[in-house]
Amino acid sequence: MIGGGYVGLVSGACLAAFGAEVTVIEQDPARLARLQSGDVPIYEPGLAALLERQRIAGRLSFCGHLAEALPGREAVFIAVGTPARRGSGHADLRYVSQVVEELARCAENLPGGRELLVVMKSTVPVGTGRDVARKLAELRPDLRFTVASNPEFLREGEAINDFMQPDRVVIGLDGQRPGADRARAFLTRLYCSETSSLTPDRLAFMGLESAELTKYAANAFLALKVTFINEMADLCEASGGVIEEVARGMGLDPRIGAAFLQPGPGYGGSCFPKDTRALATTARQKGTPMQLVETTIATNEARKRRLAERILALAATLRPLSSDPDAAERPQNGEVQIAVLGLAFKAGTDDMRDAPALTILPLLLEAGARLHLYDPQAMAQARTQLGQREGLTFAASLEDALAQAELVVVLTEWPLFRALTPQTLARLMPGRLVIDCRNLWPPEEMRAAGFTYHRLGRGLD
Ligand SMILES: NC(=O)c1ccc[n+]([C@@H]2O[C@H](COP(=O)([O-])OP(=O)(O)OC[C@H]3O[C@@H](n4cnc5c(N)ncnc54)[C@H](O)[C@@H]3O)[C@@H](O)[C@H]2O)c1
Ligand SMILES: O=c1ccn([C@@H]2O[C@H](COP(=O)(O)OP(=O)(O)O[C@H]3O[C@H](CO)[C@@H](O)[C@H](O)[C@H]3O)[C@@H](O)[C@H]2O)c(=O)[nH]1
Repeated sequence: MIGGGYVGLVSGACLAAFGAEVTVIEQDPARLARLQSGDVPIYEPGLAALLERQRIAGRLSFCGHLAEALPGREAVFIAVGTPARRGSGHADLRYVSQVVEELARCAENLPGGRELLVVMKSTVPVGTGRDVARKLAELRPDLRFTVASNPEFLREGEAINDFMQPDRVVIGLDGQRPGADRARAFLTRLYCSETSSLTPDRLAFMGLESAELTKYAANAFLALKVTFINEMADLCEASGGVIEEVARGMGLDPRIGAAFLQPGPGYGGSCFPKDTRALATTARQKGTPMQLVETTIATNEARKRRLAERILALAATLRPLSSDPDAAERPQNGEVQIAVLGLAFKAGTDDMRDAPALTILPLLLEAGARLHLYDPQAMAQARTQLGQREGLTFAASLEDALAQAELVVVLTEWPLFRALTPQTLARLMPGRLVIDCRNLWPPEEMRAAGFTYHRLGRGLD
């Protein structure tokens, strides 16, 4: 398993639990050292225990060099990052290319005329599997290998369950290539082992290109669904509807489904933003632009900026912010103190990649607000991404974040926040103004506790 990140670690540990002997190759020395010492460099519920169990069982190890781990292995999974290229929507395939070159340097032919199976788990643009096969054949004409596409659909925060009990495992193969049948049999054995609860009917075999496109199609469709419900939430606010009621009414139709109908501050994370951009870029390149996907991307970006404006407008009802040209003429009592609950792009993860907080918070700071940030898992990543800035405090605890708060902004739906009762919230903060971008608390209870409570998709009643 090449890459010891969110996908590589979870896939490696789960395939080991399915009975495979797995070595995770990680090139970052600091990350590798942590993994080898039994430490887990990312937050993912249940992962530390699973990695430990598989290590003790002798099925999982960590290594820095492919050449050391490869001899005797039947398959290589590529789970390296494919971020967006700087300044463009294209997927950056530099890590994938690097892996192909490493493979060409150190792969050996398997005994018995069998092909080495090269499985792409990373999310890569359509055509990449075929390019990888072409490149490897060019560099190593003697090597017998088959390339498969096996995109991963796990969600952060639910990753182990998603991997072990997936709705489907998509596997793309080039049926024309020698070894395609053997690859199909190998992957079926791997996923549907005695210790796995998966059965072969969960495996969706298809062509290489279809598998690569399926991954982007699924993410773009889900991003579109979230964006749709966010726009419906805005319309509810403007017209007297309640978004939870509308979402329930829609979701009861099995053709629509109830999942992914929670309004929020805009989708974020390591996948939806970059994958929608990559899909839109591919579609344009191929001469079949996807207007829906492009509009989804633009709508989601605009949402984060509009939310920042909304928060600032609320803050300005307390006191003018220093960026307000009239501020100098009005009595001042210091800058508005805002507690921000949640920084990660969603609950259950420490991942800050493309989190809405990264767009919203700098806009609040620019306007002169004082921010007290708290997230149960993402503080370290948030510090790295946001840096030290005037007006920004990384609070040591939820209580510290709330201690001076005149206004609370909820950005992430952590259970810790949901578990706060409105009475406790009222005790912990001096202010009585809340804007909740995850709709955590019952409006009646918030009102009863004395709050002016703004949430998404429901007018202030
Ligand atoms: N994060 C998710 O929830 C998720 C879910 C499904 C699919 N994906 C896709 O899976 C891929 C990996 O995502 P991730 O979130 O795990 O990325 P990540 O950045 O967390 O991890 C990638 C790891 O690969 C390592 N690496 C890079 N090149 C290497 C090399 N040549 N040899 C050894 N190690 C190398 C990096 O040091 C890093 O630790 C991406 O294509 C992503 O789009 C991610
Ligand atoms: O009803 C919803 C559902 C999600 N979101 C937001 O949408 C984003 C993505 O959420 P989620 O899909 O749960 O997170 P990821 O871990 O990024 O998982 C997505 O991206 C992965 C990487 O490609 C895929 O493997 C998964 O199938 C896909 O769900 C987050 O910002 C969520 O807050 C909402 O606002 N409302």
